[in-house]
Amino acid sequence: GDGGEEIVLERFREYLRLASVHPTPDYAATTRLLLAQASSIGLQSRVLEYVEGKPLLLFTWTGRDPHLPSVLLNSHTDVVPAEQPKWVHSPFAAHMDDAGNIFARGSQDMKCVGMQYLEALRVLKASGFQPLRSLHVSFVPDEEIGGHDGMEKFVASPLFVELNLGIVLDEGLASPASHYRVFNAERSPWWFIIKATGSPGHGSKLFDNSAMENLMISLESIRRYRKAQFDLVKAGLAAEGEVVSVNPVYLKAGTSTPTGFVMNLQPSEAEAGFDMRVSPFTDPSGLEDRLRTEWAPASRNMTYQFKQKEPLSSKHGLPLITKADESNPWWMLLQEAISEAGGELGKPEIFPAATDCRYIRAQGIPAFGFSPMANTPILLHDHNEFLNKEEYLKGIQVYVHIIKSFLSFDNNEHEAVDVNSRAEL
Ligand code: MET
Ligand SMILES: [Zn+2]
Ligand SMILES: [Zn+2]
Repeated sequence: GDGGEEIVLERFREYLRLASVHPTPDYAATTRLLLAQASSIGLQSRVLEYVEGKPLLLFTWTGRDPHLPSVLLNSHTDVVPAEQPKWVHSPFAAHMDDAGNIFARGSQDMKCVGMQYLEALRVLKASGFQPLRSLHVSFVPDEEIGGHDGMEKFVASPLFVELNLGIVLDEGLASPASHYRVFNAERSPWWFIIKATGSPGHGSKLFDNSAMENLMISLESIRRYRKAQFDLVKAGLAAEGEVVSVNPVYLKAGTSTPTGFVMNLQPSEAEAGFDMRVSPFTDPSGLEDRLRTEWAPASRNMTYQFKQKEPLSSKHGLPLITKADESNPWWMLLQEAISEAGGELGKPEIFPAATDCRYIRAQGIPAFGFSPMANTPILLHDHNEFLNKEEYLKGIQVYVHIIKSFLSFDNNEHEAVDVNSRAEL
């Protein structure tokens, strides 16, 4: 029947085979597949196109009391590129090996989660379950390139406010251990470029203030800071999400010709790009001061520019940390549901990278990052990304429990509280 294991896995693998990969994700294909699934499950569907060619799908299951704050399950449809020759199995073939490992770009990040939401809803619909609250499921574009034409536009729309969300679930990370991981905050991406200029000169000449020397001084300083942060993690004094990471991602300098770089010429310009991630416990103005005065000081003919920089606090000025204690009923329900499904949940953590949750939390709405993948190596953005079929199927049951619990939650005391003040964190 519809719920047969093979068919369930085939639906996942079909989604994995779609090349919704940057820089030109095939969103027409993901839209076709997802709309067909939503209709077969019996969900209402809307295609929102805030930017042409970048569809955001919103599926809805209306509850008995649509005035109660609703639940949103979010996933992104895009995936990062894969270096095909370095994979054992082609990244868009969704090959399943004898051990039941399904190889594909997006198998962990995060086509698994999107499809698990839908499979769980298929199960619940078929069981005759009647939700009290309304449920929305969003499939958003462009998360991997910042979400500016996806989730960012969605949260800024009047429709988003109308949804009256009480709780949002989005992606987490795989866990090599037997427990699932859960995230109630994340680091903020600050991507920056530093540029140095200086007099050019003969390759043999020793002189002060060349562009290269100015850049190298910054690289040394950034490396020392990076090491100090990393040492805290290595010593067990801080978790990965609690420190600042700053990693060089490109270097650009030199005078290039068709036959290679000119070797006896010191260039007049040099630049470097960094992926920095700022923990919610970091003082942002102190960090920017460091960038301005130590890493790109005007006194060394340097400038800096952000490619991506986001505030660390919500529009209410609250830190972007969703409460994960008894004061947040959704947290209690989440823990309970996962344990009822036979899973184990770790302590709440700060997500080391970024997800679309940051846009949700910035609206003062509580959100958890959670991808039900235990006993699984962390392979997002890596070669040979895979997920085992048993973990995938278990994850569907986990969502069945979570969705059932969230959609049945009836707490009058909390209904009196306004969504934003509850949010927080
Ligand atoms: N999820 C991706 C990352 O963390 C893209 C986020 S856009 C800042 O790198
Ligand atoms: Zn992701
Ligand atoms: Zn990703």
